[in-house]
Amino acid sequence: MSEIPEKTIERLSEYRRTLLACHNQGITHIFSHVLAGIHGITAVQVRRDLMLIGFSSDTKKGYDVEVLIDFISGILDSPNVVNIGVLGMGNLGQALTKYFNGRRSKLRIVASFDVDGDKVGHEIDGIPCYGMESFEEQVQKSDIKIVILSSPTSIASELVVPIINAGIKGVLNFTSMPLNFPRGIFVENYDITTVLEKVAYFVKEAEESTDAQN
Ligand SMILES: NC(=O)c1ccc[n+]([C@@H]2O[C@H](COP(=O)([O-])OP(=O)(O)OC[C@H]3O[C@@H](n4cnc5c(N)ncnc54)[C@H](O)[C@@H]3O)[C@@H](O)[C@H]2O)c1
Repeated sequence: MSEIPEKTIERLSEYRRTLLACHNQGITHIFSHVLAGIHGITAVQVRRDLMLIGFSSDTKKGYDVEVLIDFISGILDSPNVVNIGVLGMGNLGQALTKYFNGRRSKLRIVASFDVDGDKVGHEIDGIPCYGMESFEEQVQKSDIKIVILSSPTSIASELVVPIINAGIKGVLNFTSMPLNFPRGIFVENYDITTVLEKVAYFVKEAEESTDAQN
C-alpha cells in the first residue's frame, strides 16, 4: 500500500497538469514558488511533496519541467493502461466518457453499464453499453479495475455488492450517497454540492471582509 498521503497524490496530479501546460508553451524550467503560486499553496508545500516522492534537482534554474513531468508520471501512472467502466450511462456518465476518452492515455473508459433498454446493447460515444446482469462477466473480460459510479443516487447502495463481487479495485462515486467499501477497494466520494458550497462559503467570506474594510 502506498505511503504517500492522498492530498499529496491529488496535488501531484494538479502539478502535472500545470507542468504539461507549461511544456506546451515551451517553458523548460519552473521555480517551486511559481508552481506554488499557481496552486495557491506555499513553496515549502511543493518542495515537501516532491521530497516525499524522492524528487530532487538543482533548483538554481528551477525544476526541469520535462524531467518533473516524467518523474510524477512514474509515481502516478500504472505501467499499463487502466481500464475503467461507467455504471449509469446517463447525462453525467456520457459527459465523463466524452471528456476522458482520447485525453489520458493511461486511463481508458472501455465499457458502460446500464438498465435502460434503449442504451443496453448499443455503443454510446464509441463505448459499448452492457446490461447490469453481465457486469461481473464484462469486468473480467475487459480487465476493468475502476468504476465511475454515475447511477441515480437512490440505487447507489445496491451497486456496492456487485462492485465488490466483480473484483473492482477503485470507485469514483459521483452519486450523493457516500459509500464505503472493504479494505483493498479505494473509494472517492465526489459530491459536487459540497465542493460548490465550499466555493460559495469563501466567496461570502471575501465579500464580508471587503464590506468590513469599507
Ligand atoms: N448530471 C450532473 O451534472 C451531476 C453532477 C453531479 C452528480 N450527479 C449525480 O450523478 C448521478 C447521475 O446523474 P445523471 O444526471 O447522469 O442522471 P441520469 O438519470 O441522466 O443517468 C442515470 C443513469 O443510470 C442508469 N441506471 C438506473 N438504474 C441503474 C442501475 N441499477 N444500474 C446501472 N445504471 C442504472 C439510468 O438508466 C441512467 O442512464 C446522480 O446520482 C446524480 O446525483 C450528477
